[in-house]
Amino acid sequence: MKSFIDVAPESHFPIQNLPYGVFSRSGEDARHIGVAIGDYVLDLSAVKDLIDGPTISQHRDVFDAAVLNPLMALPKAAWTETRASLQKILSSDEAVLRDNAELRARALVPQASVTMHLPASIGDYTDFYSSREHATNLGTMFRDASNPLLPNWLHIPVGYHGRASSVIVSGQDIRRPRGQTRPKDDEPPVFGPSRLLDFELEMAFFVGQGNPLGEPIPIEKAQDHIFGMVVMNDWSARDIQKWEYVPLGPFLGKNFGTSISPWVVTMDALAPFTVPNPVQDPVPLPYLRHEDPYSFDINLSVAIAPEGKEGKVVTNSNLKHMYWTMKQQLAHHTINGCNAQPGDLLGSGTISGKTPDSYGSMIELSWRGTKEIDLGEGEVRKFLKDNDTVIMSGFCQGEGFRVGFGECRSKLLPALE
Ligand SMILES: O=C(O)/C=C/C(=O)CC(=O)CC(=O)O
Ligand SMILES: [Ca+2]
Ligand SMILES: [Mg+2]
Repeated sequence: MKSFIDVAPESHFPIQNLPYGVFSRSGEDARHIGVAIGDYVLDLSAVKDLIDGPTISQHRDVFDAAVLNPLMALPKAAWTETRASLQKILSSDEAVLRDNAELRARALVPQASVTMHLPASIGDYTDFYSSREHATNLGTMFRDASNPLLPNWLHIPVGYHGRASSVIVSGQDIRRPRGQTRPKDDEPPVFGPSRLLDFELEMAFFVGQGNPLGEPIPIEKAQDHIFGMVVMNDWSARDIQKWEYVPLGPFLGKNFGTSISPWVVTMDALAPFTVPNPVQDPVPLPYLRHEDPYSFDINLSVAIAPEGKEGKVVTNSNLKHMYWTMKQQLAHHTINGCNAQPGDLLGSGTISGKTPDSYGSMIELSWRGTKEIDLGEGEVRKFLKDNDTVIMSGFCQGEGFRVGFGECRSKLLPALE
């Protein structure tokens, strides 16, 4: 499969990918849905008449929306038909766009000239805790090194409800939060800027079609409700978190901001990179069981760039390390009748591998501040400094091409005075 548009082998956006995003043209407010192809965005409102299939042809108005929610709300068949149509339109042996200069000028926009926006209106955001290595590392540091996993962890995809209003798109800055902490266990709490500001390397999926309140999504149907994935940074103020989290879980230590990459990579694009699921022992309860593989080989990295300097990679991880699958997360989330809705964002939890160079947060990389993380040029960190930029990225390696996510990048601004 090849496009008439030149795509470099290391590009994240070949014709095998075609992730969805929401963009506006330079100097314009209007938001459009597009797919990334090489260095361009294809504006779907400009080519919607060419998108064909028995389901999608009844719903082409979804391509005029300013968010992906209407497309997400359609049955999975509509997503697959859209992808097949777009691959055809962009292919090197299809003339309809290739040989129409007027349409190309209207529909293909250089990515360098657009502003990206949040891809969906996110009604709800939930964050799981599905990496065994991450849960083990935090349990070891904070609770009981001899028994780090809590008793529920191997039975339930543990999670918490996050805050949708503060999810931001890559490129937007984030401000260091202020809050209440208790630096010394035998002294009263104090108020001020968080001093232990961390990233969490995560991925997240967008829910497609939802479920009515009271009717769970069975695990056999879960994949029909998973639209696609992004890379996510669940910014975490460890000192605020530590003081506030007992017994109800994360609150102000997490809800000041969560960054996501702008391009939503579809599950159809990720399908060739499926790998076997981790062995789960004990075997989970029947509502969480599935045999088909739904784990993905996605290379992930995080770089930190101090102000005015190049980014230095501080960790390399992979989504395939996760213990609980996205199907299990969605089946669990809805098993009590909770209704998921199109555009809901469900985070994986921090993605840590087994080795210290694959840990997904600074609290693990610096082992609670006992080790320095080397950024080169004399720069070291235990936690983030003001004006550091955190750059996350991910891609699947195919034969001669990459299916990638682009970047999730945000700069940490100083706290308010
Ligand atoms: O184990 C803890 O006390 C805290 C865990 C987290 O902060 C992680 C959380 O947000 C879920 C995750 O990213 O895995
Ligand atoms: Ca998290
Ligand atoms: Mg967060």
